[in-house]
Amino acid sequence: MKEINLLPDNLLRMPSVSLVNDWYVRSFSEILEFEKTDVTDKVLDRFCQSLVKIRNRHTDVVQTMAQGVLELKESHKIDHQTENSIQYFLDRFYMSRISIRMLINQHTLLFGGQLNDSRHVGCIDPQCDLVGVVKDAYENARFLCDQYYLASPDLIVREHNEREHGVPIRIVYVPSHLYHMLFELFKNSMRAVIEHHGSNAEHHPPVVVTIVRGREDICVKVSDQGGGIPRSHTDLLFNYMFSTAPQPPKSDAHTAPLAGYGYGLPISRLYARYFHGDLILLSCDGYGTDTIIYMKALSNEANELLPVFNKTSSKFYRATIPAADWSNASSSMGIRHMTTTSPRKQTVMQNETMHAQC
Ligand SMILES: Nc1ncnc2c1ncn2[C@@H]1O[C@H](COP(=O)(O)OP(=O)(O)OP(=O)(O)O)[C@@H](O)[C@H]1O
Repeated sequence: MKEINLLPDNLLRMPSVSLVNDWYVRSFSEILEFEKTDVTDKVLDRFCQSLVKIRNRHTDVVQTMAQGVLELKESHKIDHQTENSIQYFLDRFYMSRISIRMLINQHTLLFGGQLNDSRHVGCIDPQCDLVGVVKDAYENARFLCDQYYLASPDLIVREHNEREHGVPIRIVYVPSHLYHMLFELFKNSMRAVIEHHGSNAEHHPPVVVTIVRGREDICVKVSDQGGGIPRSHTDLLFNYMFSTAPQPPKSDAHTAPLAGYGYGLPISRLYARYFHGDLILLSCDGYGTDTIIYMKALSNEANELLPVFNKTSSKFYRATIPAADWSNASSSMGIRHMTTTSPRKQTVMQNETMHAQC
């Protein structure tokens, strides 16, 4: 909440941003109420109910914040400094949201009497079946893809367990986080494949997923032959608001517009980084794209990564961007965000993007 106040003034004044701010103020004061009360069973019950209420209140934070940034872009010219601050802030803000929601979910699952699967510890699965999550995410993305394009690429899954050959790979993980990342990647790959080959094509090359367990890392690589991404775009892929999908319609009533914000990759990367993993993308323009999700193979290395609010972080919002000290600025500097190059609609395909699984 302190960091929200460091955002550029004109962004803070946007209606959607102040709405998000109000939600945090309200939720924080509701939680503080419990500091003054004695801990009894009744109070603990009420605490659980409050958490559920707060979780529901904050369901649309990502879309609403995105809407706020859109409002700013439409009403003001945004310089590099502001854009950098927004990118920096959103990474930290959404990461802390992932963490808070994880805590709320753990608490309500463990103490709210909703748990029905004994293997899970709250939302953590100590034996997470990676192939199962891959197939689940693929099926749901394929459903959306079929609805849109009346076609979808097949899936091939390969598994390589370097530690125990032939044994299915299982890890301690939050399946909903992995599902979120894979669902985003499948939607991107499917859209690329169908757009590149045409929905009427006789054959669409399959999306190939390779799951590998090494000594340190577990990698899930999603490979497509969707025509790839030009190198001039690659610097922008993890920028919030960078999308080649049509801009979502503007909503007056602060209801969340469906999707197409360009949040799929940056938020998925946060999910990966949250447990000290990562998400990277490699592309061959004209051919296809490989996206790799890295996860820590050893659960004791996979503790949560959180933004810290301190002097360094506050300084970032006031830092000036140094002047270029190389001859030509990168060609990507000239590319605008929210470019619309595709006439095909993908709103439904992206429909579930913003609803963070946890
Ligand atoms: N596998 C891929 N092949 C080709 N282009 C891709 C691929 N993955 C991502 N992209 C490009 O990167 C852009 C940003 O992707 P991202 O998932 O962040 O947002 P989006 O899919 O456009 O919107 P949403 O917020 O709904 O996910 C896409 O619009 C697309 O141009």
